[in-house]
Amino acid sequence: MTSTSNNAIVTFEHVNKVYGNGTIALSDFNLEVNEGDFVSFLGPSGCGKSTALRMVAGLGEATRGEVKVFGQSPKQLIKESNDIAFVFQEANLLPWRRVIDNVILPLELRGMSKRQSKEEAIRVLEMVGLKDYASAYPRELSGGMKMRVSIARALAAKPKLLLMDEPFAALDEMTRQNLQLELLQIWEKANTTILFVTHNVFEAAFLSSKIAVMSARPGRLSATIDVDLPYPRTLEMRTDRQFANLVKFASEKLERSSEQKELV
Ligand SMILES: Nc1ncnc2c1ncn2[C@@H]1O[C@H](COP(=O)(O)OP(=O)(O)OP(=O)(O)O)[C@@H](O)[C@H]1O
Repeated sequence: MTSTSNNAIVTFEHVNKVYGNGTIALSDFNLEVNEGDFVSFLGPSGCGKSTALRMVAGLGEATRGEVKVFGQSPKQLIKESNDIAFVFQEANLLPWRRVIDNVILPLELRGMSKRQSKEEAIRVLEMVGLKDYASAYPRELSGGMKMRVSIARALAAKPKLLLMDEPFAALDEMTRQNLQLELLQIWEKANTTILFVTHNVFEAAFLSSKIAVMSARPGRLSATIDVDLPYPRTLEMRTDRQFANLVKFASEKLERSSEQKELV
């Protein structure tokens, strides 16, 4: 039995995931995420990062072992509460609805009154710097702005846990860097815990308080790195020696975990 710390809000205990076609996506995967953490899953393509994240959202169950969120099964939790929100690589906005109506939609579906859901939508659009675009249609927005709407929509229900699966992968480098900074500001303001999937070492190092390095498939946790760069993080930090050392350290862990797989 694995002992969990008091404020662990997500736990993976000896999790195995075998898909119907026999693909072993995760093997004896163990991890604890504490309240307020910004944890990145960092690993090579196909190592099971999305599989692990989706399980936290109740999308797919462990073949063996257990995933718990706030001490409960994610499937149960997602039915009963708004504590978990998911942001995908694509913004997935409804093109025929204005920005504000895209953000309002999940609130309305949960039965919130029109007036209150509008207030909430404006609050989160302000948080992501898009209040002035509330009446615009998605086609009038850039890729980065669409992603900010998607983040706002996820934050509208004040989730305690925000799950993000490579949300910036499709964006150009400048937009990606700006959104990384904005996301950190939002994380602080929204007082939430973030689980973030990436295969980009720089992104993981810049954003995270903790990096979970995964081995090549079947994904195992090969290392956890506590990132001791202070918050708030700034773009200038990316040129610091401390940041360079961290990226080097994480890259080496990543390489080593891939080599270990090849030796198996
Ligand atoms: N529904 C599914 N059925 C069968 N195999 C699947 C399914 N979903 C994922 N896989 C396989 O499981 C493994 C892990 O996939 P997953 O998407 O979790 O990896 P990932 O680390 O997120 O990859 P990437 O970085 O490329 O997005 C891969 O080999 C993938 O092909």
